[in-house]
Amino acid sequence: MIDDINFLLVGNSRLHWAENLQSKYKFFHTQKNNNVPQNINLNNLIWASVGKLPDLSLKQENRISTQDIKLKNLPNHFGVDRALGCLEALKIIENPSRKDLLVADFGTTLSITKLTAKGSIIGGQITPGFLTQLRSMEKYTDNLKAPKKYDIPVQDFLINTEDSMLKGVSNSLMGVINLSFNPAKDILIVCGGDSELIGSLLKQKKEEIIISPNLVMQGMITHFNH
Ligand SMILES: Nc1ncnc2c1ncn2[C@@H]1O[C@H](COP(=O)(O)OP(=O)(O)OP(=O)(O)O)[C@@H](O)[C@H]1O
Ligand SMILES: CC(C)(CO)[C@@H](O)C(=O)NCCC(=O)O
Repeated sequence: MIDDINFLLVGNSRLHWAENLQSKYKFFHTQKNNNVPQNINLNNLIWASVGKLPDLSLKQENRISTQDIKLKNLPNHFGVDRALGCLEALKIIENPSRKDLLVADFGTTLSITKLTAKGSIIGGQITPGFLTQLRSMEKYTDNLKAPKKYDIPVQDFLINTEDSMLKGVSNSLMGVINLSFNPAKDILIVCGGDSELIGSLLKQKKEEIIISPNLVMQGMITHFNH
């Protein structure tokens, strides 16, 4: 492992960082218009991107692209975040019964990517993420405003408008997972900005779920070190 190498993933909404601190990594997130965080040297910053690039001098030779990731049947047009999440899931998940892996990345979008235990990509699904759904309802209606607090109601049917939106959106995300995830055949691993919020709700119904918010960043480190 090379000690002063740090990592950046440019997402669609935010920047995701892994800072190397004495061979351990600190993971944190910044907004796209923030300054480069202290202690991050752009010269040896390894980076990947699925979103609009921020105004930083990132070195082309330090970029990781989908084409660089060693997975079978990986289409070149797949986002590098999906490829890295799959790479890391293969590495960290104990899978003695050779189930398929389902990687669900709860970010600006929810991307689901399914792969075999041998690391061959099967395919996936893409749907609007938690905040994207809330904000699009605000954008395309007259009466709805995206809530500022994200307490998901326990009850199924709500009177309050914001509660109704929160329940509808969380149910829509859980519904996509529940329709695609068969615990007898698959192992589900969830990551991304909303993985703890939605993952904890999913876990109440199906226990065998792995919540790993920084899976994609860990995949970058794994890729770089091999
Ligand atoms: N401090 C925060 N700022 C913004 N979003 C946050 C924050 N904490 C959690 N989130 C959640 O993160 C989600 C966005 O996820 P994330 O930041 O992983 O997306 P992204 O990596 O930029 O997008 P994508 O992976 O789809 O390119 C939002 O739906 C939001 O609810
Ligand atoms: C699906 C997203 C937006 C998820 O971040 C990203 O992986 C991406 O831009 N992908 C390109 C298209 C694809 O993966 O099929």
